[in-house]
Amino acid sequence: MNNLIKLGWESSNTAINTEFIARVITVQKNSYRISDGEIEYLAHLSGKFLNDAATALDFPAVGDWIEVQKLTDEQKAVIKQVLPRKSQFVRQAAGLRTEAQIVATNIDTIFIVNSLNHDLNMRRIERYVLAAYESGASPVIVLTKKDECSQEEVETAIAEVESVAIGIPIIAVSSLTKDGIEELLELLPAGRTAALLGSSGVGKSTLVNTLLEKEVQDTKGIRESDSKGRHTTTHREMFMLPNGALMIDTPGMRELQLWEGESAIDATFQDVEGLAVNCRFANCRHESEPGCAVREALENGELPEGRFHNYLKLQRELAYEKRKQDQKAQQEERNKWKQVSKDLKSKYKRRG
Ligand SMILES: Nc1nc2c(ncn2[C@@H]2O[C@H](COP(=O)(O)OP(=O)(O)OP(=O)(O)O)[C@@H](O)[C@H]2O)c(=O)[nH]1
Ligand SMILES: [Zn+2]
Repeated sequence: MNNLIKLGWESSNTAINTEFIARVITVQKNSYRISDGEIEYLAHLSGKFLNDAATALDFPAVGDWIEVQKLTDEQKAVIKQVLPRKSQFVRQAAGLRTEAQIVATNIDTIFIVNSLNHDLNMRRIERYVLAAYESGASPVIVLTKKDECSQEEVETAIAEVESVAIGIPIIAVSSLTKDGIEELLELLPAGRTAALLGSSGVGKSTLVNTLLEKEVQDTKGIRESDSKGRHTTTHREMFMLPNGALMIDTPGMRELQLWEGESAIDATFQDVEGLAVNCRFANCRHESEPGCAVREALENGELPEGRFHNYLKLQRELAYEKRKQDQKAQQEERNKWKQVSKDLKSKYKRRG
């Protein structure tokens, strides 16, 4: 029981026998690394579980509490069920637009990480805040690289962020000077589970390393031997900070990036989307189409011009981001074919 509390367990439900409870630390291909706070196990899903699971959402994810049967040999376990989640990050799998995936679960606090020195984008912060709320976690806004800004710049930035993130803690930090780190840790007591959201380059890895109090730490590559004595690289996707708080840092969480915005756009601009439903044409661009409900609302003042402007801007941003990703996918596809034709060519050369 005490071991589980260390891992963040906080259920007071005495009907649950905690002897059979563990938490998912890492999701591997067909197995899971789980911990009961004392021992780590390699776990597999029970046959019944596999049989009953209907969608990807039913499968265990990093952060999940699970009911297990511990096997006596080799620190192995069988996962029987996933306990109800208190929060969950869902994303649509790339390419398969209908298949939702769970990125991480049971996160208490989500740190929305932004860099003070460039690219402090209020719309993006709004979207991340929404993503956090959608998941069920509480957001905290972290402004990094404080050392690169004057006190005045920091204050201006905080005031600006405050206007879009009402009632949400905002902390400016520097991983370089450790300024603000203690303040951040106060929001992260032992047993609390946190995760980071933020664009590439804002300083998430550096912040994690600072919180881990390690000078240089590659959190992505912990080497260990598997059962056959080979060295495998497994990445702990959930780990404990020196103060006893738990940090989730998964590739999935990192890839969430801007994409979470797509579902959030509906939530953020429910008013605009709500109006657009009444446009005569389903693909209305709200420019000069007849029967445009959005234009009508703009004209009679129901929808403020500035808000519509932000909506269009966000849509353009998302479209740009999507084009970028599509181009990348196309390039990868081309490279694959290039390789295939190269292989074929060399094969025929050898024959000829
Ligand atoms: N001056 C200053 N630079 C920082 C600070 N934190 C991070 N950096 C620098 O910012 C750059 C990006 O930092 P990372 O920690 O790799 O950023 P990230 O968010 O993990 O990026 P991804 O791994 O791409 O998601 C690195 O060159 C860091 O040295 C800081 O507090 N102050
Ligand atoms: Zn319209």
